[in-house]
Amino acid sequence: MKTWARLMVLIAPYWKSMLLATALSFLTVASGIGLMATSAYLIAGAALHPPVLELMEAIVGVRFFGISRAVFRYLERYFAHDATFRVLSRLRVWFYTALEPLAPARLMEYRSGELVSRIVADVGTLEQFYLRVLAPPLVALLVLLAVFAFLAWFELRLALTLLFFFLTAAVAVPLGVRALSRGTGRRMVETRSALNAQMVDTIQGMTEIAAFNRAGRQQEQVKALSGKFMDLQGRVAGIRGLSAALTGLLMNLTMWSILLLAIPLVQQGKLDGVYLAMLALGALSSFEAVLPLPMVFQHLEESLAAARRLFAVTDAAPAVQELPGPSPEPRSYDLRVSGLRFRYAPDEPRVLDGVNFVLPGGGRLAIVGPSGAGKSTLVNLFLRFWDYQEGSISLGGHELKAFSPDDLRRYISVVTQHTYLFNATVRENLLLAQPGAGEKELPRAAREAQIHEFIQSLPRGYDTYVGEKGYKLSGGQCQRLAIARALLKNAPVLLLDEATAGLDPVTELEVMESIHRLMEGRTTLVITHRLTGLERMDEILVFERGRIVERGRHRDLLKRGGLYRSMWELQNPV
Ligand SMILES: Nc1ncnc2c1ncn2[C@@H]1O[C@H](COP(=O)(O)OP(=O)(O)OP(=O)(O)O)[C@@H](O)[C@H]1O
Repeated sequence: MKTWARLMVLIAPYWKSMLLATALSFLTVASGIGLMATSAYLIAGAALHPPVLELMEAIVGVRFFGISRAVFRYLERYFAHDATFRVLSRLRVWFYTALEPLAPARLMEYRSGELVSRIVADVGTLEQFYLRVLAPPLVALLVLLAVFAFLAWFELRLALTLLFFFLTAAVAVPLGVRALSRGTGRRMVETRSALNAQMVDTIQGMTEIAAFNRAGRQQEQVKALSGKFMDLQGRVAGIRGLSAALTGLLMNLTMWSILLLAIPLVQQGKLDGVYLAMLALGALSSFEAVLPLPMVFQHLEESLAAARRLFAVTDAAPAVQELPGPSPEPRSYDLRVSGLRFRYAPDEPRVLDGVNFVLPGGGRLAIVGPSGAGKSTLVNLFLRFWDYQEGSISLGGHELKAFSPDDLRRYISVVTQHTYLFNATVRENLLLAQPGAGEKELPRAAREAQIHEFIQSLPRGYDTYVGEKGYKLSGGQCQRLAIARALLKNAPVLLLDEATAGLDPVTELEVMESIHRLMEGRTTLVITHRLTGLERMDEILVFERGRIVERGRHRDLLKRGGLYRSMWELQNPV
């Protein structure tokens, strides 16, 4: 389907409000014409000094149109903006709903600033699709028909004169503007997006930029993009000015032409002179409907460019396919992996190559190995962020692909090295794991994660804000909150991916203690570089280049003298 047609489908639910706003917009312009025409008639009539009673109709007309114009304008703005904001809100929800299944696999292709730009600026750009693209031509057409009929009632030639100038201003000028501004709308949308992405990148990397003394270079990049954006804006402003001048010229030419045609009619006695100003000024004010038209193509181009960018994201197929029907109910929580092979993309090398293991329900399994061996990839597959190409992974006897990702994730808690804490209170961050948790559950989980005392020492306890990404907390405190979250979620399977990485040895030992409490009674898979606390594991798998090269318990692996042993010796020099 064409982009504009898809856009129409998205805004279709609000067609009634839009139609009403369009009708009100027409009535506003019509009242303006009526006001101008009756005023001109009144002044011309009054100049002849008739009895006041004869002018009563015109006086009432001026009052009526003066008031109706204001009322219609208010109502038109009210309904048009109401419809527009509803459309915007619908678009944002639609875009966000479409994004969710794409996370994280498909969204990695975009810079975070780029996505923010799409959801904020591109959706915002679509605000003008109805207001500045769809409504103005419709209103102009209605006004033209009404004024043409009115003038034709006096004299057809007057109506045809209006038709000529009106169409020149409404069709030829916009086409000229389109020719001059072709591609500008698209380039503006793209440049604005690049600028936004660059700004977000700059703000996120502020510390690194300062540390490496690269502020100057970053500023240059932002300046270059801003300059480009300003040039484009300048170009649009120039074209807008030119089109306004041309429309103004055509508007005045219309008035002159009508006067030139009508004056002889008055002289020939075919037209009462009192109507002269009324006809000329009425025709002049009908151009109010033409004024927004020259920029219609520019706004259309911008809207279509923004819509295409949104559709490009939402059209991406999710990395995992959901089977129809309900997800199975696992009878137990053992994880079985057999013949597992996986690559992130068809043209990329295999990251996992023939992996087999069984993690019995309630058991503890550790995966260790050098960087890039494929350990975290396994977590990505367990959570169905990606789907594997060959082999099988099953939970409680059911293939993972049979579960919907949402259902599957209900059975799994994850604690990773990069705990994301929202810029919210401690309480809100904890409730993420179990929104219904009450006043007893939160402190219980926090106590088990050994973070309760610390939270209570904060100025506002559980209602203290943790700052963006929890910047007000230390690494160990963030990890403890992540453990408390996992305790609250109370899922039967636990995935720990480098949960203590980056902590100092003392904090690591303390956090490990909390982790061991978390593991109790849960099927646990631990991924780690650091070979500490692995004596408690039922089995350890040593990964190298996507394969299991050694497996066994801690002691056996040390005795074997292979990769595990050398990793151990590196980390524990004598
Ligand atoms: N989203 C991705 N797209 C493409 N390739 C990826 C992606 N994520 C990881 N890889 C590649 O897959 C391989 C395995 O990465 P993975 O993160 O699983 O290793 P790891 O053993 O967990 O390493 P580390 O211990 O350093 O975290 C690496 O070569 C990495 O470059």
